[in-house]
Amino acid sequence: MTGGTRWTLPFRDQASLAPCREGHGPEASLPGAVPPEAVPPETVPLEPAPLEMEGVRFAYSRKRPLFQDLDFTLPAGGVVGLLGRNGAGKTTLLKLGMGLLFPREGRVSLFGSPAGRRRPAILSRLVFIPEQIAPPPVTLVQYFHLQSGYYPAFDPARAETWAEQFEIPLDQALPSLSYGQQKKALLVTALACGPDLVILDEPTNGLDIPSKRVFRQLISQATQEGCSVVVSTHQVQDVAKLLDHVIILEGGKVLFQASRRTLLEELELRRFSSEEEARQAGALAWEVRFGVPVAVVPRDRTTPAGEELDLELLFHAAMTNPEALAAVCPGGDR
Ligand SMILES: Nc1ncnc2c1ncn2[C@@H]1O[C@H](COP(=O)(O)OP(=O)(O)OP(=O)(O)O)[C@@H](O)[C@H]1O
Repeated sequence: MTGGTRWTLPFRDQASLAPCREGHGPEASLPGAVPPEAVPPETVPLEPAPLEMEGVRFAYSRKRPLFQDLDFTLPAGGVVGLLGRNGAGKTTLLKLGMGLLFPREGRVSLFGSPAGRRRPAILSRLVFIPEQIAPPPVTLVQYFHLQSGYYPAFDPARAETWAEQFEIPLDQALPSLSYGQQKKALLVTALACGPDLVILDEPTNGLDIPSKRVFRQLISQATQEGCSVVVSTHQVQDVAKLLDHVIILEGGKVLFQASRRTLLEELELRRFSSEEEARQAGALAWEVRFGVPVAVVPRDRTTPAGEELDLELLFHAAMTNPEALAAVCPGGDR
């Protein structure tokens, strides 16, 4: 190999995050339990995807449709990073998913139920924190109390512990807190609701460095408890270590998607002595860092995996070289 140092992707192990499903968890091996292989596959109840869209057409104005025929499935469990350029439609997609906007055509479902119906039983399973927030004029403790009315699983003790970890005052009116404190207040409240699905739009905007760490710990804990999380963000470095799946939206469609495992298996980041050398190694995207060309390349399986791949270069590869990227990550786990 002529290239220099190599990186592996910074993701966690997907398998450790998969929630146990009926018939496949530890209970399946208890005395008297039916062994999984004895259960005909058609009788195993399958939980519908947390969020699913099929053939969605949506436009804010007749002249410029945003989504023409969008198919989108949010994988259950773990953290999904939803990436896309400014105006690609990430926020719109999330609002469609929550039934806050309605498609002109197509189907949008939340846990198998039409999103537009906004059934209370479904809404009590999800929380959403938008990028622009406007908390009500109450203290955090009062806000906990308000939310517990909508979310039967709300856990006030956890909420208070997490508020302490984030150093948010419990007795100050939410609108008088700083923007970062407000975001953290909404986050701890959301996670204490015991949701099955957490939808976050630019969650780390306004968070200081220690808070970003606490944020990652809380999200990680939620996914270990079986929660599905979708994070729409441009701050990819803040969430890179959390992501189990990446979805890139472009031109009104899912341009690319892959699990961390696929990315780990198929791609790596390498330093080269020249851009020409990077090109010859099949670079899908590259940039010069501290004077050294760094490129995303198909993984060379004859050598040990090296350092981490950053999502900015992966995004760049998807934007500039989508066909070559799709050829390396076939099907993109779609
Ligand atoms: N209420 C609205 N009325 C008309 N057009 C809108 C409205 N909201 C969004 N748009 C347009 O829809 C497109 C997608 O917007 P959206 O906010 O979903 O993108 P985004 O991917 O979240 O962008 P960003 O990364 O900048 O937050 C943009 O062109 C935007 O101008």
